[in-house]
Amino acid sequence: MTTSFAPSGLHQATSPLGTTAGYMPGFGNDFETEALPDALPQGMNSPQKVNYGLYGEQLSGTAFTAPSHQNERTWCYRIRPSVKHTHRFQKIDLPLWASAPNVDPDIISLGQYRWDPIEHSKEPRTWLTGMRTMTTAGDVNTQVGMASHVYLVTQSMVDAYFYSADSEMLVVPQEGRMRFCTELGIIDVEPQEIAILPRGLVYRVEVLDGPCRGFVCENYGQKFELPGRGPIGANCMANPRDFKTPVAAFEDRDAPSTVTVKWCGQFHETKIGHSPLDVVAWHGNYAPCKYDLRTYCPVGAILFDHPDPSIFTVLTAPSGVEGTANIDFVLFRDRWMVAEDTFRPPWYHKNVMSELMGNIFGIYDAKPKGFIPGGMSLHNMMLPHGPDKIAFEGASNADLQAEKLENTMSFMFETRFPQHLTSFAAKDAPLQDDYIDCWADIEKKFDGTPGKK
Ligand SMILES: O=C(O)Cc1cc(O)ccc1O
Ligand SMILES: [Fe+2]
Repeated sequence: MTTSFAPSGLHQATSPLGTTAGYMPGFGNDFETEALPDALPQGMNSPQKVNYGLYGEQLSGTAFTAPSHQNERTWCYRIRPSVKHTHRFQKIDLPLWASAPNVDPDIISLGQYRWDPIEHSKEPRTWLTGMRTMTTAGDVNTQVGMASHVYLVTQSMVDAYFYSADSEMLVVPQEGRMRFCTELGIIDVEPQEIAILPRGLVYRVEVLDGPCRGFVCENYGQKFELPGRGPIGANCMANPRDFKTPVAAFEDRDAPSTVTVKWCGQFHETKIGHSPLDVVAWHGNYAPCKYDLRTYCPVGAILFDHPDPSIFTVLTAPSGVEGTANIDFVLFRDRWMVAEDTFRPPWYHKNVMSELMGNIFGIYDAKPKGFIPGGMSLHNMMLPHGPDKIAFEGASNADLQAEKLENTMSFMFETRFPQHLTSFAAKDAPLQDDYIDCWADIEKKFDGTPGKK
């Protein structure tokens, strides 16, 4: 039997009242959803026989014994168990998708780097062939660290599916609209939204409106979670209800297909005779989601000084050292600047964490020129950086009225580990050779006499 996937609404669970069609609200909630009535067993996980002849299968996102507040798993009721592949795995090469450790002694990562947006090529590219790794950190085998990528996608995956056993993927679109058809439902994303695809989840990526370009943070470590707000209290920053998890959607389609798996930094492919997106019903708390960055409620200084950018943390992935993240995902969005007698842009800085930034749109206040939409920068561990000469002079002499930073959205993947440039980032991507010149003309103002200069 061939049936179509959910764009038509066919075989998709109905969305709960008051939510965007197709999504359920909440971060890490215990969800339940079924695309056919009574497909989901109630009161138990493993009945002797599941309705509709479905197979029960658990997807464990954490160790069985992880503490209850971190424990994540989902029960899937599917047309065939995932183990039913028709062939063994065969290694394939995706050389531009690199994993840590990826340290080339001939490439210098010690420095401040900035790239222009990477252009699309005429050659059609999918989510797999269009992934370009810029930096890697940590070690994929020991499940610590991360990689940052740019994707350049112009072609939908057809009868082709993918999952990463290595990582959770945080997707930050910058251009174009994409659909993630996943085992657990459908997620559509566009710029100013993000998607989170958990480790082990099978999906295919379709282009809704191309070309598509964006950034990916591949998290080898513990999952992203919401940061504790501390004294800020129970509201603001990213609110749990603004994360949206798709309702169940399945396809019952027999067609020769491939499943590509990323596993310990290598890619393997297997053939399969049907769509693996055949989960008719599921329940659990291990699921993909999307989040609209425009719902992020920034909190800031309302009298003086520039707080640490951790106040703009959307999500944090712990490293095991308390307060020192494997990855922080930080958002610099439009907001009011009101601080009195204050140098308002980011201060000059040397950081034990390494900071990879991307521009989604507009102008970033510390770099009015050169850090452009689609572009990236890297200020690696313990390397000084900060406002360029233009930003410094502008902000030190500005008339300090309340000012709205508008037309701006940039982000940072900040990790406790040094980030190593790939050969692609160092040699093929549009690296700005003159980036550090943006600080070259900063002048000595000190002349031994007191007073502000
Ligand atoms: O532009 C950067 O480098 C990111 C950054 C932003 C900020 O508001 C304070 C410190 C910082 O490193
Ligand atoms: Fe910084």
